[in-house]
Amino acid sequence: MEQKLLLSSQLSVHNTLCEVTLNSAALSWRPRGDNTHKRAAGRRYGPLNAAGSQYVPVCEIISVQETEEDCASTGVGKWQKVPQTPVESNQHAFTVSYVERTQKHRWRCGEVTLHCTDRTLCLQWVQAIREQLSLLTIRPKRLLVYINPYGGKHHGKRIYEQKVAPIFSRASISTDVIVTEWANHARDHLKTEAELKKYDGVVCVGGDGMFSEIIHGLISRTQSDSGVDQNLSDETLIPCSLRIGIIPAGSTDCICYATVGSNDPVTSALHIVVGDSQPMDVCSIHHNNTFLRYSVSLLGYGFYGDVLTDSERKRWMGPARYDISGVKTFMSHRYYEGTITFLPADENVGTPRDKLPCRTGCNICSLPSADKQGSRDEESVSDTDRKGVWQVIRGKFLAINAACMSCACPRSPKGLSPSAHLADGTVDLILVRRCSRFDFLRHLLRHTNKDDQFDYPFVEVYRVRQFHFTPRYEETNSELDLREADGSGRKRFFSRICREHPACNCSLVHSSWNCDGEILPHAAIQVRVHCQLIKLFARGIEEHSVFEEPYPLSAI
Ligand SMILES: CCCCCCCCCCCCC/C=C/[C@@H](O)[C@H](COP(=O)(O)O)NC(=O)CCCCC
Ligand SMILES: Nc1ncnc2c1ncn2[C@@H]1O[C@H](COP(=O)(O)OP(=O)(O)O)[C@@H](O)[C@H]1O
Ligand SMILES: [Ca+2]
Repeated sequence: MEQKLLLSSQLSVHNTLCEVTLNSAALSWRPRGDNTHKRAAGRRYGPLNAAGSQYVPVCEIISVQETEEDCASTGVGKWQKVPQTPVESNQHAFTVSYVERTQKHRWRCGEVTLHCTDRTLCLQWVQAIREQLSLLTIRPKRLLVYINPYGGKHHGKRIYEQKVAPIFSRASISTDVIVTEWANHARDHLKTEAELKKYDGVVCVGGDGMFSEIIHGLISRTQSDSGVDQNLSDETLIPCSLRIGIIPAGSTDCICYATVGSNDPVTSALHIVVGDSQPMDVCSIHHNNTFLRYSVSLLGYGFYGDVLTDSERKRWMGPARYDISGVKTFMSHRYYEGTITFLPADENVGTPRDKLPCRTGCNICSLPSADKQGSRDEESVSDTDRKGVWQVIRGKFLAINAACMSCACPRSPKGLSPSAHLADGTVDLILVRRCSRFDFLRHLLRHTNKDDQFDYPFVEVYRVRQFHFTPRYEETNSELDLREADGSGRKRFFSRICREHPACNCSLVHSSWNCDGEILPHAAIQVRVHCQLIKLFARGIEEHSVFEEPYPLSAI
């Protein structure tokens, strides 16, 4: 569709006189009299549109500023005096900052300076572009930022101050910043104190554990404000209205990586600035109608639970703790016996063995909820129709993993479940049955390359909407329930080697759940997916490569 022209002038870009136009979709420029459709002014700033002009989509403009006299911009963040050329001898100019795509889904802040013959024209351009930006009401203006100073390599504060705050200020976003002083500081502040009405979003600087604090605070606050009791496992939860931004500064940063495509703080800051919105599923975890936790990425019992438990004792090592604990846990080769019951997802949402990953604008995540959840009543399904009927699996497992999203991260670029969806209302249940150490190693190594980690007889994978897990000792013999009351009246669990078979590593030992990087000491749990309960300042992973046009050319 042809866009209405808002402003058009002859301005100089990088020493070349250009026809510059602004419409509601894009700012574009091309050298005067250039009909080659190929050559554009100076260096290439962005892609070429159908008319052969360089352009920046309005929705990817970060800001526009009148350029200081005698100064011209020559690169991101570097302002220096440059020699005068005839065409730029008049120093009235404005600089447009915009999103520039680089490799591996990373975004940068690009800049282009346009020189005008007089100041009135310059101000007219600045005003026209600002007016267009002001129409982008999805962009946040005021954010509440929580920084975990102890996440990852303890660089959270520095990352925010040096890389993120300057971008927010350039985009005229105001912020209230809280550097957390203790674990769960951010969660409790959001739950009870924060004046959420003042903000357009919440940003966390840290890893998956910090993100987990934020969602616990926001979801609990939203439910209590609406009178919803999150202890009731079949309650319909109210979606959170505020979007959440993640500035990665943790050890794994899987939630950021799987929703943006990289763990780069500048990229995340730019997704926040342009006001992206990515809905996301959340799993609620209960034990006997008591709410335990929420999870959005990995919920892992056995291998990943044991890695986490061991790694918490090595926190001083930073992110390397996971590698050491990973090897140690792998060597221990413990397996766990129990029963998993699950409610399979409708076939409309595909299967974990699909080869189509969830990407920006994913068709499966965009299905109406009724199509995702199946239109049939569970009761009315015949026994032969397995859909909508709870299934039961018993066995001895090295790992029981539930991935609500791909869980892609730098250690595993395609993730634990490469085709899992961010917002389809399902979780991929991956059961790794007892097998030899060698086979388990082959399965684990496939998380790091392109081979299919599910293509083994000891691995089963199901796309489900709910599941329950009960360890064998809780099912069969209450004496083997290793709970003890601690001083606070809560239950505590202890791992213990089977007394009858001290050397066998057998099924009476129990593990803990790794819940988005936090230890959940209960073994028996009930899990249910809440479709699109939260929203992130993200857009999912973009399909196109850096050199492809991100927008349909006809729209520019
Ligand atoms: C012996 C060879 C092992 C090779 C294993 C490679 C598989 C890696 C898959 C990683 C999936 C990670 C899923 C994400 C989990 C995070 O939520 C959690 C906490 O993150 P953060 O708060 O940022 O620290 N991270 C982990 O549980 C680390 C798991 C590492 C396992 C080696
Ligand atoms: N100020 C603080 N002091 C100690 N722990 C904190 C603080 N703020 C947050 N935490 C906790 O730190 C843990 C790890 O945080 P996270 O940001 O995920 O880093 P990492 O990825 O290194 O695990 C989380 O459990 C979080 O609740
Ligand atoms: Ca999902």
